[in-house]
Amino acid sequence: MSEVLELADVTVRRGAKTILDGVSWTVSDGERWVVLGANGAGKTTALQLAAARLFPTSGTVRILDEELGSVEVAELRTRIGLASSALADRIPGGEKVLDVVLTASYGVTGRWRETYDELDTRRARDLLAAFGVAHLEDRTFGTLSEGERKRVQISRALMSDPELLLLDEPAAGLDLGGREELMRGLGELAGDRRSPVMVLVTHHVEEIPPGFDHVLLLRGGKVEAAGPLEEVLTPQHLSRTFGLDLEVERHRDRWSARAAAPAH
Ligand SMILES: Nc1ncnc2c1ncn2[C@@H]1O[C@H](COP(=O)(O)OP(=O)(O)OP(=O)(O)O)[C@@H](O)[C@H]1O
Repeated sequence: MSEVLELADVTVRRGAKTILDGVSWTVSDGERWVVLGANGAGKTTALQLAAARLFPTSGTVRILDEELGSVEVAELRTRIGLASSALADRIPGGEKVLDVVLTASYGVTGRWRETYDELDTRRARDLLAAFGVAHLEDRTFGTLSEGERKRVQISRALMSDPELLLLDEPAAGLDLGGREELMRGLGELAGDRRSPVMVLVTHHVEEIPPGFDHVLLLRGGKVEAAGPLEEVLTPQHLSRTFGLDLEVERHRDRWSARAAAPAH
């Protein structure tokens, strides 16, 4: 099994603030990871490193057999699919949904003079269909609901057939129906052996899609625990990660957590 992502003793500092502190984390081929942690734990920063959009202050980051700092990042980024609210904010509201997905093949937002062949158009339509938003292809991105936008963004992130798919809080802001619909779509993607390696950042264990098999727990910029979900997602680890006493339950292929009842 080869390594797709490898962080070795990585530290990220901004001014006096240490955002990630000695983080080591390895993601291998075929794995689906969830990154969990409280607000400010460093999840988005870890994902930015994995997306080749940020360099570590110290330590090494290897992505798809390339080391950050000694590789042309523009080329490396074409092999990585990223969906995040920061990227979504850069999509022009007036852009047609089909174009939002299509332009990903060129790593740009905003359709302008590029030409797309029929194969690209078919692939974009298939991806929108896989996430249940094919009927929206002629709508403009700015008119979509939050849930529809998330699904279009994931279709966009998959358009360039990436080897690594990174999703930053894909269920944030969705209502219950929207969240469950997204969990189903991501679960199908996770269960497909042809899918890329996936890393999904979230605050909530309820947002772990079926088929995800590993978890990285971050607390205050440090790794609290990392490894297979069944071993790592224990009440002890989760309580330490979020700094409160938690109960954790698994129901079939989904998880839930709540504050533990006070002892009498
Ligand atoms: N450029 C910066 N300068 C100073 N501090 C920063 C900078 N970027 C991020 N931080 C801080 O680093 C910490 C980690 O940020 P990060 O966005 O990675 O956390 P997160 O786990 O994704 O948080 P959230 O769940 O709230 O999105 C936060 O306290 C944040 O304020």
